[in-house]
Amino acid sequence: MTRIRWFGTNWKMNKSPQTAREWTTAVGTYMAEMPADQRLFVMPPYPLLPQILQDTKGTGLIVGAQNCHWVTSGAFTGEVSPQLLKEIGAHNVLLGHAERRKQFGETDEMIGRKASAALRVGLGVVLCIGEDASIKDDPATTRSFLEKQLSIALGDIPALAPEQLVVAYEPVWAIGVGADPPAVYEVAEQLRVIRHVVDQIVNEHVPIVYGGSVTLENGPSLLTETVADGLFIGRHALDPAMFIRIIQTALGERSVVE
Ligand SMILES: O=C[C@H](O)COP(=O)(O)O
Repeated sequence: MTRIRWFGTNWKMNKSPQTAREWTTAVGTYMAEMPADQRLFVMPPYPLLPQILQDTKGTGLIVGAQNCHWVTSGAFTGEVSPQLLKEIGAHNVLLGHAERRKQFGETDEMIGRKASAALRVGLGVVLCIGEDASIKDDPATTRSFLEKQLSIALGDIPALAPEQLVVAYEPVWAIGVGADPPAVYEVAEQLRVIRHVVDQIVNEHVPIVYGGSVTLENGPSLLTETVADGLFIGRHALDPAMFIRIIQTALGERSVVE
């Protein structure tokens, strides 16, 4: 069976309609020649979703939101329902990102409700999990922490369609400017643990991607020396040329030095 490779990016609170269009144009050109065993996804800020869905129609780019509520409609000022995302044509939604957990107080239980609601309306879900620096050097604690995040988030999900769920392992200590760049040996074991736990919870094959300070330099080893099915890239994928270079280099189609 062909192994599908996943490459995604979360734009966070970045980009304008203009720079978003430059990005989708460049990535669309790459995707026109892209092998069928690759999946690319992008999570722009909400207001850019309609434009990007329109501009990338037919390219195969998976376009998703960065968050959603678990309720279909109602008095939830500032929130967006999974139903509305589905109706405007979004393909998936990012849930449980470390920044949502830390800055906006999202709990495992909330993320579980969101995952259940999003999957039930037919959206794909990219579920983020990851430990913070305080436990990273304690393998047993990290293992049970990741198991708990997964079991709560996936505790009430419906039967999955193929490729409907992706798990993103994003250790909190490795995310963003100033973070410790991850060493492969530090994340390889956790990725194995996550693979094992996810396989116990979910019948369908669920791709697992690694995210957190992925660069041109560490992308190849993070992809090929771990059980990761792909890479989830933040700031280094805001430049579309770099996003494509990271993908091609990780797949061995280009070298780091050119
Ligand atoms: O959602 C993406 C991750 O938070 C990774 O961000 P980063 O590559 O800038 O560390």
